[in-house]
Amino acid sequence: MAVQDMRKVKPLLELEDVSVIFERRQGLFSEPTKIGAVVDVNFGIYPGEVVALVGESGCGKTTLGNVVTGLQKPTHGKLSYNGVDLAKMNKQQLQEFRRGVQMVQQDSYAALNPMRTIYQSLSAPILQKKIVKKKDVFQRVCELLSTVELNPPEQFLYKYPHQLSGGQRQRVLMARAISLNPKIIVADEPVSMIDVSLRISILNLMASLNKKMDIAFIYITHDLSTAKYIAQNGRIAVMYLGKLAEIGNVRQVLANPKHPYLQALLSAVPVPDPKVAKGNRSIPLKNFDMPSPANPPKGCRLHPRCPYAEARCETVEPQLTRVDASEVACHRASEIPAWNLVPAQ
Ligand SMILES: Nc1ncnc2c1ncn2[C@@H]1O[C@H](COP(=O)(O)OP(=O)(O)OP(=O)(O)O)[C@@H](O)[C@H]1O
Repeated sequence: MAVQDMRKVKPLLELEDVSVIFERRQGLFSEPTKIGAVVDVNFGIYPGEVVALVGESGCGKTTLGNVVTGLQKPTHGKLSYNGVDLAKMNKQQLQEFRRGVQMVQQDSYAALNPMRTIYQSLSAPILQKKIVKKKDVFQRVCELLSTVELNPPEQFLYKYPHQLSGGQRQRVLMARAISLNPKIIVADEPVSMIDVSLRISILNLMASLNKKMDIAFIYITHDLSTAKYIAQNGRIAVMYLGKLAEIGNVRQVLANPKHPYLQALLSAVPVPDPKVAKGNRSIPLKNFDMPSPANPPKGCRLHPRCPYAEARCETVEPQLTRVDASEVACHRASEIPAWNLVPAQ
């Protein structure tokens, strides 16, 4: 769905001022350290769209994904599905939410019960949620395996997870996620543990499920190239230290990144063509280490690393504001030079 069309549609799922603060104790009697894994995030997911959620390790992507699936309760803020606040849902609405929002994990081996065959793993949720009549479950499981391109299904039904390759197990996880006819799938680094040669086929499978079944995807990754590939017509949301730094249409944002952090991430991506690489301006962050979310910098969280930081960045926290095609949390977003200054020859 194009970004301009989305403004006319209500989000399927919405996060309003959502924060997740973990408490970690060093010793039994020590004061707990508060870790702001997700801080004041506002974000909506529209029917059938693809959003790539990107950022460095530890920036809060998985925690945000867990909030969306209901696995992690926000410490503050509100999560609504179909316009209803999750905290106020009745039993039936809660069941609808649990069916409607599914997750595909990074580690397919850990996500599947090693003692169960693929048929047992896929039939259990269908039986439990009474998706089809008992006599049709076998047929449904075969259809699911075909949909995720595990053909012929009979070859996979009675295998155990360890008898499948990483890519095949990831397809089984996709089959399990779609078995309940979800509206949203959160895929957390689904290709990072499988062979590079197989990654593209799993990304293509997700793209085809998005198109054919109109399932919205939140694709969590630290890899900008796969984010660009999967969210071709969708949005990208860039996280930094628990907060959204920039969000917008993936093509427009990556062609004209506004936030210095995204510019730095992009300039760190190796470019095989020297002509193209020459055209990209390098944005050196002042240091490589992300500060601890237990003690985030005041003002703009990037300011100690940002080459454009000025006095107000040290004290005033920037809010997401529209600048051209993106929403950007940077005081200087409209002033700093474009990332791709020199046109490639
Ligand atoms: N259960 C928890 N208890 C305490 N701290 C946690 C917990 N889960 C996550 N954190 C902390 O919250 C921050 C965000 O973690 P999260 O896993 O969401 O980041 P991420 O961007 O998904 O990282 P990665 O890509 O490495 O998985 C990290 O500092 C992490 O150590």
